[in-house]
Amino acid sequence: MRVKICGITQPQQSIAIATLGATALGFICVPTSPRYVTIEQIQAAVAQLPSKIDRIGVFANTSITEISQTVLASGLTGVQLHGDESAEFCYQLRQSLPQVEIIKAMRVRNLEHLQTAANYTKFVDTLLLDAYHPQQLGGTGKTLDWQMLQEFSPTCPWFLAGGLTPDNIVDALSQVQPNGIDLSSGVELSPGDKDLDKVALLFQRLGNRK
Ligand SMILES: O=C(O)c1ccccc1NCC(=O)[C@H](O)[C@H](O)COP(=O)(O)O
Repeated sequence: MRVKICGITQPQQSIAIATLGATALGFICVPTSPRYVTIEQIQAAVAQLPSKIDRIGVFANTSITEISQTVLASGLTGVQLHGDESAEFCYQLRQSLPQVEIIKAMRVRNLEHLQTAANYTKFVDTLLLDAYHPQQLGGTGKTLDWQMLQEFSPTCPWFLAGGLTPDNIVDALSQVQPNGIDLSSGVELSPGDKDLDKVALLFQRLGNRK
């Protein structure tokens, strides 16, 4: 299973988290986020990473030109679209960045909203389901209704996100079977400062699901 730890801001933490078992690291390229990092900070954080670790830039309602410039300058291997991007936008981004993984995040409000995920599966590599929050785009610590997701079975791989922690991960994975999980505030001391003890505990609790 893929494990993405999102909202990395410090180079030494990126190495430590990869060593503990993360398969992907996420970098927040949304200027209003307390976890925002510049291209230079991403470059520093990925410089020593093994090539097998995915480096995902998280964007929200950013232009294709700006996303492409950031990806090329910072060596990102994937882009996570966390705003209100349309399926058409995902298709256009794919034309600009054919080698880059495109992850469309859905901030799920209800079952009907979940059904719109099907509109994206032809144009993206991966979906990510996150909790809806009226004021914040992500990193909210809010959980989804996992029971509602039990029937969710898109035609592309998907990540479960939203309020996951070392304490609830086993319960979450007993109810849903995503291809990957994504955690941010549940393994943090403060926004952007990861708690390496909590990350270690996460991998311990994941056991052989890793
Ligand atoms: O984390 C942020 O600050 C953020 C800001 C703007 C857009 C997206 C953002 N995070 C996206 C993520 O992938 C988080 O990991 C995801 O929302 C889960 O966060 P959490 O509930 O804290 O585990």
